[in-house]
Amino acid sequence: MKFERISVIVLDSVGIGALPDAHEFGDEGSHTLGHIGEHVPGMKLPNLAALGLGNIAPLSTIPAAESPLACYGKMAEVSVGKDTMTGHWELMGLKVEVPFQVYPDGFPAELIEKFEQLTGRKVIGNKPASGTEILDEYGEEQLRTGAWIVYTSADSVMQIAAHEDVIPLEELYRACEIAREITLNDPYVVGRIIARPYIGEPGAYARTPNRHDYALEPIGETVLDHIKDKGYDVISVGKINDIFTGQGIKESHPTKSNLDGIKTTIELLKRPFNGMLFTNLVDFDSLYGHRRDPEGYASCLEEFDQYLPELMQLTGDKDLLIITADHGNDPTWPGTDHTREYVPILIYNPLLANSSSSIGIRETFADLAATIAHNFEVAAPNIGKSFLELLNVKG
Ligand SMILES: O=P(O)(O)O[C@H]1O[C@H](CO)[C@@H](O)[C@H]1O
Ligand SMILES: [Mn+2]
Ligand SMILES: [Mn+2]
Repeated sequence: MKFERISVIVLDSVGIGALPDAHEFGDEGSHTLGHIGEHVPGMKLPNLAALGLGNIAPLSTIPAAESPLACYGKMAEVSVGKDTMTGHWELMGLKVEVPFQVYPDGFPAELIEKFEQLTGRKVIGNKPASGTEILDEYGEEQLRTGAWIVYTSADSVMQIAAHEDVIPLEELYRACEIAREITLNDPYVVGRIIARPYIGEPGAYARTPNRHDYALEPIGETVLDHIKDKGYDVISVGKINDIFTGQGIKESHPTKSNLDGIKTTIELLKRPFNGMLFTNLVDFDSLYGHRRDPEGYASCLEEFDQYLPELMQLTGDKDLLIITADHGNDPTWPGTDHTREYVPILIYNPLLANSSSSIGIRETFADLAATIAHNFEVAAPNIGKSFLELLNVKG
């Protein structure tokens, strides 16, 4: 074992430029980080820049460092999707070859009727929509009738919105479990059911942090399973546990926001462990990417950047701090969906002799899984090449 603790922080949706196959997803020319920088020229990310973020791709607001403190590169996605589950699963060594079923015309009547019957409430909405706009459209009707607001997106998701004062949270969660149960198998497989509770008055609705995701189980074993089975720690922060349905995870810390996730990660790094710490910071995606809000996205990046020195300081001589992402979500792009992009990767250790060197353009996100497997000497994933040998520690 070369490193004792590997911390991976996924900045959800922080892509770094369109993938060569982006045209197949309608995303040719998308660039989450690049376009945010063009829209918000005042954005300051000094610590990410010092690690080498601006060395990965030319970014107008993030200068390339002369000698970056981290090894840096970007990774391509080979799975057929640009959603969170597909991205994270590939990061941990799985290639999704059969795309999840999507519902551009809403869910089939038969499925909706079954859901209505089992939950005892009617369904309204049932179409692809932005999660905040759908509340403005149907919130009042929900208040009057007590019906579920059901909507989807370009992802394989069934989202169920319920005002916390109209339908109790517990009932919403129960309904999501029912929805999960009836969409596990053919013909209606849904990647994720998402509980979307909200509060507030018409015209001023606000979603609450009581969101909960009910994913499908990973389509195979991941490197998380392999290192956990070998007795290593696998500690998750944020929605990682949901994304892997707890598979391969030893300890889980759900969070309410990016700041909560960053602070939880910091606290966990202060205590000894041996294995992997895996954090997802979702606000970039859910609060700013999908809302097409480049200013908000830029401030959210700045917030993360401010905590980076503390995260680096807690990364010891035998640790790695890895910062990456799971897909893009260019807030200047048409629509409200994810974008098919490369993800950046920064690998930091205070003694890296060859920091300031590039690990190049990696062919798959799974190179991360291969590297983790290599480090902890467990079975390598079916795809991915380890870059562990490129990371040499001084002394
Ligand atoms: O518009 P909202 O409700 O935020 O939905 C977004 O959140 C879902 C899950 O990440 C995505 O599929 C996207 O549709
Ligand atoms: Mn995501
Ligand atoms: Mn998303």
